[in-house]
Parts: sequence; C-alpha cells; structure tokens
Amino acid sequence: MNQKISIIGVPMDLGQNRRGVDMGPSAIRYAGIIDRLEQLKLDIEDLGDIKIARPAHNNQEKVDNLRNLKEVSEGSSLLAEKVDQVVQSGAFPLVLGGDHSIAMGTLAGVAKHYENLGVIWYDAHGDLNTGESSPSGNIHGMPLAVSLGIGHEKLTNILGYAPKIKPENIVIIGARSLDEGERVLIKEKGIQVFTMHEVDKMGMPAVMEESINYLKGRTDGVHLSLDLDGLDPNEAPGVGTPVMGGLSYRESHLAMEMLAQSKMITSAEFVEVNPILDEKNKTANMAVGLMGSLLGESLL
Ligand SMILES: NC(=[NH2+])NCCC[C@H](N)C(=O)O
Ligand SMILES: [Mn+2]
Ligand SMILES: [Mn+2]
Repeated sequence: MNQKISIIGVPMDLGQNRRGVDMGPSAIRYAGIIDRLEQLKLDIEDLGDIKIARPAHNNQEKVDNLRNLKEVSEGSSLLAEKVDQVVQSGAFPLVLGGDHSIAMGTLAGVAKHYENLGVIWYDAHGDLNTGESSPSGNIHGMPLAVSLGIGHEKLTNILGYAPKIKPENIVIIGARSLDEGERVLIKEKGIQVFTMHEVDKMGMPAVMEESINYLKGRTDGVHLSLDLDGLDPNEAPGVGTPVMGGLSYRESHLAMEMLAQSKMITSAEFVEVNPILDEKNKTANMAVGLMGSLLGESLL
C-alpha cells in the first residue's frame, strides 16, 4: 500500500468547557505520529492546524443552549473544506482533535464523496444530544446527531447539505454514558450500539466482526471517529469527560487491527486528547499506537 495520508490538526476546545484539549494535536505530534506512520511505507503529509478562534476569557456565550455556537460552527466549516479537498485528491484524511465537536466538520467533508458513508463511533458517549436534550450545552456531545441532520441549522448545514449520514450506517462501540434524549434517539432511529455490556458479554472479537459485517453490506466507505474517552480512564486519563469501566488498550488495538484487515476505513479522527489532564502524554501515546494499528502495523 502506498496510500497518501494527510494529517490535519484541529486545536478546538470550544465544544466543551475544560481548556487544554486544543493542545491535543501538538501532544499527538509530539508522541511521534509522523515517524510512526512513515515506518508503514505510507506517504505522510502534515497539513498543519486549522485556525480556530480562542475562547473568550470571561464568559462563553450560549445560544439555544449551544456553547460557543458561532466559533464551533466556523471551525468545523473550515475543517470540512480542508477534508473535502483531501478526499478529492485521493488521500486519506487523518484528523487530530481537539474536542469531538470537530467530527461534524470531518463528516461534512468526507460524506460528500460517498453515497452511503458508514461511521464507527468509538466512544463512552453517544454524542447524540441537541440543544434541547443536552444536560451541558457542550457541542462536543452533539456531533453525531448533527451529522444525522438533527440540531441547530448552523451546525447541520455545514458545507450546505444535510444530513451527512444515515442512522442505519452508524455503529457505536463502547458506550456507557448515554443521556435520556440520546437513548430515545437511538431507539427511534434504530442505531446499532455495542455498549460496554455487549463488549463484556460478547468479547471484542465478536463485536468487531459483527460491526464490520453489518457495515460491509450497506456502506461504500467507513469513517472511524475515535474519542479517547472510549478507552478506560486508567489507560487514557487525558480526557475531559472520563467514564469508568471503558475499553482496554488490548481491546482497542484488536479493534483497530480488525478494521485494518477489513480495508473498509476511508478516513479517521482521534479526538479529546487533553495533555493538561494527562499523565506524561500517556493518552497521546495511546492515540498514536492506535493509529499505527488502524493504518496497518499489524499487517506488515
Ligand atoms: N465527546 C464527548 N466527550 N462528549 C461527552 C458528552 C457528555 C454529555 N453526554 C453531554 O452531552 O454533555
Ligand atoms: Mn466521549
Ligand atoms: Mn465523543
């Protein structure tokens, strides 16, 4: 494989209220992402960072229970344009977050190029809230709903089209903290979810096999959106919304390796790495290891 990988950093921290996740792209680069991927005989290009507004130091304005709506929407729109160009050029976009709100930008840029884009949402959360259902007003808890076309128009209409994806093309893995409104949406839309309960009961090999088979039949490309808080906070402590009882290092590597073997992944993002909350860059190192597995280290 001599695939071109285009790395895009997104120093976004306005989708939630703990500062530091804007340093995620730096922490991931410092953890050696470029060298690691160059060893895989991939053609790596680092496109640098998307320009993101800084938070106001005094108060963060909320519109319709959406914190920093304007800045988050603008940041994701810039990202969407960049991702669109990368996919257009035939390269694989690898997006480094930043908080998870940026997924609506990534998906806007990728989904344009597919009839039926699949999404694997690897996360402790569903990120299926709207301004109405959100307990926090944090947009990083909303990008999956937004990509389904549900939410504020400033968010759902990024790149001028909606929805980006269909509910039957989504698989959520690792969920263990779902809000009431999110549960309702999951039922209503029939979204596939492997909660930690299922992972414990079935084991990761079966969860991934089912996920891959499910998506294989119905999609023409699959985007991986990996929130580091999907992992257990003992192993990935540098995240803003940790939830106990998460996926292990081993399970996550196996998941990435099985995705690499499936050859179905067309784009990916790794989000919510917050070096301020981390222990010696452990979480960024974890992210780099997982990217290596996803992009084929185990296939060498
Ligand atoms: N991407 C994330 N870490 N999302 C966490 C969301 C937490 C909670 N469900 C909320 O909406 O506020
Ligand atoms: Mn999460
Ligand atoms: Mn998330």
